Amino acid sequence: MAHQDLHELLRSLRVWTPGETELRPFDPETAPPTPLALFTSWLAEAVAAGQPEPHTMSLATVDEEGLPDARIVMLHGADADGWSFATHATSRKGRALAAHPHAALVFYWPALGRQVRLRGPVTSAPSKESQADLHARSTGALAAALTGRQSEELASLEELRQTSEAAWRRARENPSEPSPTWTLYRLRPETVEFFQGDPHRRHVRLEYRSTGFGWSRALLWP
Ligand SMILES: Cc1cc2nc3c(=O)[nH]c(=O)nc-3n(C[C@H](O)[C@H](O)[C@H](O)COP(=O)(O)O)c2cc1C
Repeated sequence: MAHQDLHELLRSLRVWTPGETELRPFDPETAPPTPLALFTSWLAEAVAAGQPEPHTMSLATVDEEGLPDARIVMLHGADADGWSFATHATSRKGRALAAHPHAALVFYWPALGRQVRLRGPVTSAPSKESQADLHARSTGALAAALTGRQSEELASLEELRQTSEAAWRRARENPSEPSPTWTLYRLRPETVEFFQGDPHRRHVRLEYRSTGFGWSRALLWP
């Protein structure tokens, strides 16, 4: 596609159009006292609204050299201990988290015009818990973890196919085979921002800030 076509295409695309886009209003006065409670109801509403894959999120990290990176991962859980996701400790993100155990998570649910952003320190769960979390998931998830070598340079797709096929066989034959580098991480948020889009661009942004004992809340200009 020519450069000009791309710019024209981009200008023709819309996010929210007044009079056309219907987004439900969000009254921050009615928000619950904890971000976990609001997140739980927003996720349920995203599922009910038919948002595809609402449990996927961007994970942003800072690497050994202080440079940022981001990618999509799946949310494995959220509770008082934090929002959890899993990956290989030896992957790029795993190495970044070892160097800088802080991260940001971003959810975007376009069906509702909603975004949720979290920032905070990240800890890794003990190996036993990480393996139990993996073994509670699908055969495909275990096969992917057993394939391993995530983020290493791959010589050919044929090598991937052979390794993956062998990993699928092992996952089917031994559903509790460990994947030693597979690690469950928890981000314990210090701030959680809820963004409700508005067709007139009067987006509502509510930020929860951890006080150490509970949460304070503030509105932010959009
Ligand atoms: C929808 C979706 C879900 C994904 N979920 C995960 C996940 O839960 N864990 C994971 O390690 N990679 C997941 N990935 C792959 C990552 O985005 C990324 O390509 C991979 O983890 C390597 O990232 P890294 O090189 O920054 O470590 C997912 C990708 C997509 C598109």
